[in-house]
Amino acid sequence: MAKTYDYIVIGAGAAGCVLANRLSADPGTSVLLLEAGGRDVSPLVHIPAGFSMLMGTKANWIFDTVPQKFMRGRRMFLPQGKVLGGSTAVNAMLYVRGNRGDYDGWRDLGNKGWGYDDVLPYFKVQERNERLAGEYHGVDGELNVADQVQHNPMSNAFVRAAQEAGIPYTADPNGATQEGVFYHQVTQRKARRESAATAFLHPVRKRRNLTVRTGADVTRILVTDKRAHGVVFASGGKQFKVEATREVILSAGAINSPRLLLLSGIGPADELRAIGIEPVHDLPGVGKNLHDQLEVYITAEAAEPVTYSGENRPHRAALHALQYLLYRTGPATATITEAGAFVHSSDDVAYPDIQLHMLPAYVVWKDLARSADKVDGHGITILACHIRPKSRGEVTLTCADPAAPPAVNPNYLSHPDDLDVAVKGFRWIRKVLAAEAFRPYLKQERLPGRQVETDEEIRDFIIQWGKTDYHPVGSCKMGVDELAVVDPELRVRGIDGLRVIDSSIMPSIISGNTQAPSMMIGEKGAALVLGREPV
Ligand SMILES: Cc1cc2nc3c(=O)[nH]c(=O)nc-3n(C[C@H](O)[C@H](O)[C@H](O)COP(=O)(O)OP(=O)(O)OC[C@H]3O[C@@H](n4cnc5c(N)ncnc54)[C@H](O)[C@@H]3O)c2cc1C
Repeated sequence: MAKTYDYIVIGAGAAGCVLANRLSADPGTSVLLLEAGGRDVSPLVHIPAGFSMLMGTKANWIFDTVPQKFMRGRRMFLPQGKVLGGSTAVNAMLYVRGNRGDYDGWRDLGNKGWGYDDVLPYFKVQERNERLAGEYHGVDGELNVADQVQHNPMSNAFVRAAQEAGIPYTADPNGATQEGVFYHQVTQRKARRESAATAFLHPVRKRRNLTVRTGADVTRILVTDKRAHGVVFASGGKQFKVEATREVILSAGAINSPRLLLLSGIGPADELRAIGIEPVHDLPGVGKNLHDQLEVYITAEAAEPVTYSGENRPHRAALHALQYLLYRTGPATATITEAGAFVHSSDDVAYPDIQLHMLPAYVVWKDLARSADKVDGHGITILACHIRPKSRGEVTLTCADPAAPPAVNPNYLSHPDDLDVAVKGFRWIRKVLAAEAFRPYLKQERLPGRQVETDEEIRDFIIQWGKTDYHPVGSCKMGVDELAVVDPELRVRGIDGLRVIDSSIMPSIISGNTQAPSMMIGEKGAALVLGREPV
């Protein structure tokens, strides 16, 4: 006999951990949380600087994109967390919410209840901000949001240089004024990573009505007469079947949520038949509308040996580890991205569409490499990310085998406007690098070098070197149109007892990083499941 629960949540990531917590708050409700990855026991998860060493490990789904048609056929590594906490256990910890306009845009597409004023309370209720309070910030939630323990001198120089370049300073890009240069707040608690698991899951693991299974790879959602009633998962070489009396909730992220719907026969019927899957429900939008933010970067050689370059060499790393263990200070507390900025590509855009990330370290990214390459010597890397791309791609299956990797196609730069904005982003980096504040610290631009100057040369460089910002979203979009996968209450259209609640439901990406919005989606999604009044 299959075990039965009220709710089955698939995926213990940003949204799934919040859901498991909220749905099991009532001791009379049973919840099963299934996570394909393992427990979050590695110190690399919890020591902030460890995240860069997790990329190619078993804590990650190792996804590579298909050849990118508009980027000379390049294939790129697109990591996603596979461990308790999901991508929030392997990410850079930046706490960013986006712009009011993003959510109002969702609402204006017909998604009632998703405007900025509707979602702000859900961000706040989760948040325990160590510095900010008031209209935009919560102080009593489970998710600790902190200032970073230290700022590298290069990050300070960047903040000054950006102001000299005409970018105003903003103390809180998640508050009234997103535009400007700022120091990031991060999801950390006492200099340790605060993931969705440490904030929302571990504190309630002892609840008797909450069962958490790791190493449980869900391969199919069971649907009978258009109602989802259970799932099949593989664990330790065996197959298990579990039933849900109320709902199955899919929170497997922007690649795996559509993948699992497709494997379960929910998706474009013709495409499913073509690979030998009998359609259960024809839903043409599943996997479509995948999009991601592409970024371009410039590296420059430092005049002073003050950056984090080379600090991971064994003898230096040992020193930093000791400092961290004794005092919880030093480079081991760093997320590598300490400062950033939101700017406009032109006066015609209503709110910032470019995000700058300042890395006080010399790095380059090779397409299929499982980590960034450290370059010898000291230097910095500044990235410009186009945060509201118009390019759209898709996640599809190549065959009916659940073990086969999906075909992931973000289709970067397929919309011509995206390359134009990327060029403007590149020019913003150059402008900041040229500012007086950087003069004592920098020798010369290294990549691409000053010979790349015209728009055409910059375009060429972007096509050759552009990289993901690790924010795939949108592949099970919420909406009221034909290609919507879920309705504004996150119910899969046409199937009872099944919702998708994670980053894949974003109809369009928010202007910034995506973990805080994904946790907010988990929070609001839980309220919708429980039929609660808006916060
Ligand atoms: C390297 C990296 C750096 C990033 N940096 C930042 C940052 O600094 N700031 C920021 O805001 N955002 C960042 N992000 C993005 C952010 O972490 C994600 O957008 C967010 O976590 C998405 O939440 P989610 O709930 O949709 O999915 P996830 O958090 O990815 O969770 C999905 C979970 O589902 C599980 N799962 C998938 N398939 C199955 C299955 N079949 N069976 C069982 N379980 C399954 C996965 O293993 C995973 O645990 C980063 C992401 C990455 C990868």
